[in-house]
Amino acid sequence: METAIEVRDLVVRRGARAVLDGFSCAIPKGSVTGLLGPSGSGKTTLMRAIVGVQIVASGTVTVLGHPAGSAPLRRSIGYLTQAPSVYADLTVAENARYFASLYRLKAADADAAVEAVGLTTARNQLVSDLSGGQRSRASLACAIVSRPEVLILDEPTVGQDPVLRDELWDHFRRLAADGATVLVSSHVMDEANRCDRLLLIREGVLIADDTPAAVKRSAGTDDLDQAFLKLIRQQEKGVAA
Ligand SMILES: Nc1ncnc2c1ncn2[C@@H]1O[C@H](COP(=O)(O)OP(=O)(O)OP(=O)(O)O)[C@@H](O)[C@H]1O
Repeated sequence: METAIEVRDLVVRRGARAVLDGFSCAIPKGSVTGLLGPSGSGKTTLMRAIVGVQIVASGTVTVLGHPAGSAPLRRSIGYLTQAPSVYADLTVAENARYFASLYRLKAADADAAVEAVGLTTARNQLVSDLSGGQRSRASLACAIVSRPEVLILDEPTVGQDPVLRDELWDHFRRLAADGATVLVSSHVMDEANRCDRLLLIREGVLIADDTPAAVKRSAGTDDLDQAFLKLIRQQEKGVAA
């Protein structure tokens, strides 16, 4: 399968510590890849490196054949950060239309993105009047409006109810089926089961890179939570040995 994102021997230091310590992975094109790991394990840092906004100490990050952050990628990557990045004094529809206009897209494209995130009924509300979960979805609408080839989503379903989470995952799967490469960080294991592949990261080190089924099989359990706990304990033993 063709690789969309290739990370090789990546070292990122934040403060005095190596937050990513010789991290390598290859993310296939047209897939949904889940990035999982405990809080502080380096997920956001890896996503920032892929988007090209993170200073790296060494190693390489290549996206669609170009160095991360380089000019040819500007229109090809959508990035949803954990902090919603929408204008509070504009409505949902105005925000989406503004982002659409940056890509010379039409109002109808913006409206489609608003619908995809389930905000059609709130489309004329100011972002400042939205709930936290709605604000995050408004931000997601702006990240997907240009239909980027690579979509980097940092915990896109936090604060969403189960029905909405399910719909958002259906949407991610549709985007991948249309050829997009979607990298999603999550803490929720039932979401991990919906990914084509999983990257499990702990303290800046990759401890699993496989399909959900293979991760479960290698841990000898049907439960991803249990599988991850097992892998983390195995890694701890390996580090201690
Ligand atoms: N600006 C910063 N300066 C120094 N250290 C930082 C900075 N930002 C993050 N870190 C540290 O880098 C490590 C990895 O952080 P990162 O945000 O990548 O983790 P994460 O896996 O995304 O966590 P979460 O699931 O809580 O969002 C953490 O130990 C964090 O304290």
